[in-house]
Amino acid sequence: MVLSREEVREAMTKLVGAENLVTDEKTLQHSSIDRYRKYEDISGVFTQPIPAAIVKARHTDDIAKVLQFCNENGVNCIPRTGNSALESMLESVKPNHIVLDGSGLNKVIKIDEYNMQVTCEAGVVLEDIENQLRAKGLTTGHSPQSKPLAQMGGLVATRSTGQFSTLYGGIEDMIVGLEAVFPNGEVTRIKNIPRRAAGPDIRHVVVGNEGALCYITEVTVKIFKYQPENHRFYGYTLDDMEVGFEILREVMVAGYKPSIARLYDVADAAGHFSHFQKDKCVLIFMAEGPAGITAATGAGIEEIVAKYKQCEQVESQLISDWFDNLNWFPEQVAEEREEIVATKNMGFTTEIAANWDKINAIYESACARVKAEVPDVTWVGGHSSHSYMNGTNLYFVYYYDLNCEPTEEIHKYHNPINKIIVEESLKHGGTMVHHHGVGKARAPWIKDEYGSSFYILKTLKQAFDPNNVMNAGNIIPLEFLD
Ligand SMILES: Cc1cc2nc3c(=O)[nH]c(=O)nc-3n(C[C@H](O)[C@H](O)[C@H](O)COP(=O)(O)OP(=O)(O)OC[C@H]3O[C@@H](n4cnc5c(N)ncnc54)[C@H](O)[C@@H]3O)c2cc1C
Repeated sequence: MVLSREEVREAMTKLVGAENLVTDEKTLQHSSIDRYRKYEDISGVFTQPIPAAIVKARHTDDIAKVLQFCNENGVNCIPRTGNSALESMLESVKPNHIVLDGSGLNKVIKIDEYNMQVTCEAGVVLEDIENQLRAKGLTTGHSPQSKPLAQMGGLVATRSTGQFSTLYGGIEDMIVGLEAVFPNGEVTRIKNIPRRAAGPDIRHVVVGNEGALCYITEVTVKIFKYQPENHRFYGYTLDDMEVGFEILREVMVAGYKPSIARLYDVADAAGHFSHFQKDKCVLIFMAEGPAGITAATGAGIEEIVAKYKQCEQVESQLISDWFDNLNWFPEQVAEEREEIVATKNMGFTTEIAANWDKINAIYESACARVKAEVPDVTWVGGHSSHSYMNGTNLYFVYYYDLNCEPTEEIHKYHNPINKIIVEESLKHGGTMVHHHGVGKARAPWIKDEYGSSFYILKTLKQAFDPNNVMNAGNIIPLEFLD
């Protein structure tokens, strides 16, 4: 039996106190979705189940009590910290759910400069801890564009990656240890050590769980020396993406580790670099670290790029200025909303990854299909922003005119485009998700994504969340658990 909204609220009041419950209808409506449905949000139309309450956690104990109640009473719980999700992760597929908000768990517990690690509660905003570290000449090395919005719990829960990932890796490479609470109320801690070979790496049960297995309450990540005086930026224009991918590959295979390695196609570059792009693709690198390493990395990149005559170097200051203004603060989110209302045109992104020998084919086929199959698309393009020894990601960007009711936007434009990109990546052997997470939007393809290893994923879900109360439908649709 599903508990009524009143019963859920009553129970939560008993567990955490009325002062930690939000029940005003407007806030609840906005908390029924994330940015996947930003047009519905902007239009004030809400089609998804509205939470019974937002529950503000103040301690790990609150989380344990609330999860245990949800587990015993079949109440769907949506964990939330920074609220910057993009992939329908904060929607509920079941009614009368709660949003369990950890943004009040915002203490930096310890900056350990000797062991080079920092421990934070889940609700610490990345920008805040990064600013504290930089003041001490340190950095997490993690810099997603949502750095001013996203919080440590959400960053780990989504397996996020940042703009310097080519050097520092994704959050999964930074995580040292953590604390997480499971739906039966079990509080678990994975200790902070440099490495261990005592069985499977259980951190990876938690990292990327998207709130579908457990609630992360505390995170310890590595820290690094911050040496901006050694930063070097390199920018080039070039004619085509295929050559750009080849250059990226050569830089990676040669063993260089630039912190940034990015390749923009003509359409995407026009939005970022109109002041120098001249209808061309744009290739960008940044080197950082100790002076000797940055000099060697820069020299290596210049040597490789020089072999490609179509590449024309641009002033490095242009790249460093552009980079300084790339992150999204709440003001940028507000500006975007105004622009959508004014222009009736809206943009979204879908990020995938594949091996070097497949990436250009995915880029070409997905762009061609989006242009041919979806109406009102004003442009589609993208960039590669995270490279590895064996391949790279592609961040598709697409804009369309909104010739529909707010409730139709998802079905007419966003989902069909997403579907094309997912299909093309999977068809070529790539992954359908590089860093934003699966959410509910990409969950229908999860069996294709995992193949025979879906068995492992499904077993984890059934073992840790047998009543499916942790963000039900996220990553694995309900019908795949039957
Ligand atoms: C403008 C913009 C730019 C972005 N740029 C990047 C980027 O460069 N790189 C990148 O990786 N992502 C990016 N994102 C996506 C988003 O910021 C990340 O997914 C981020 O990691 C989400 O963190 P959050 O704290 O906002 O999580 P939320 O939005 O609160 O939640 C995200 C997911 O994690 C779960 N969750 C949240 N907290 C917890 C917890 N404590 N325990 C368990 N589960 C939890 C939720 O249930 C949900 O499924 C961007 C988003 C925006 C809006």
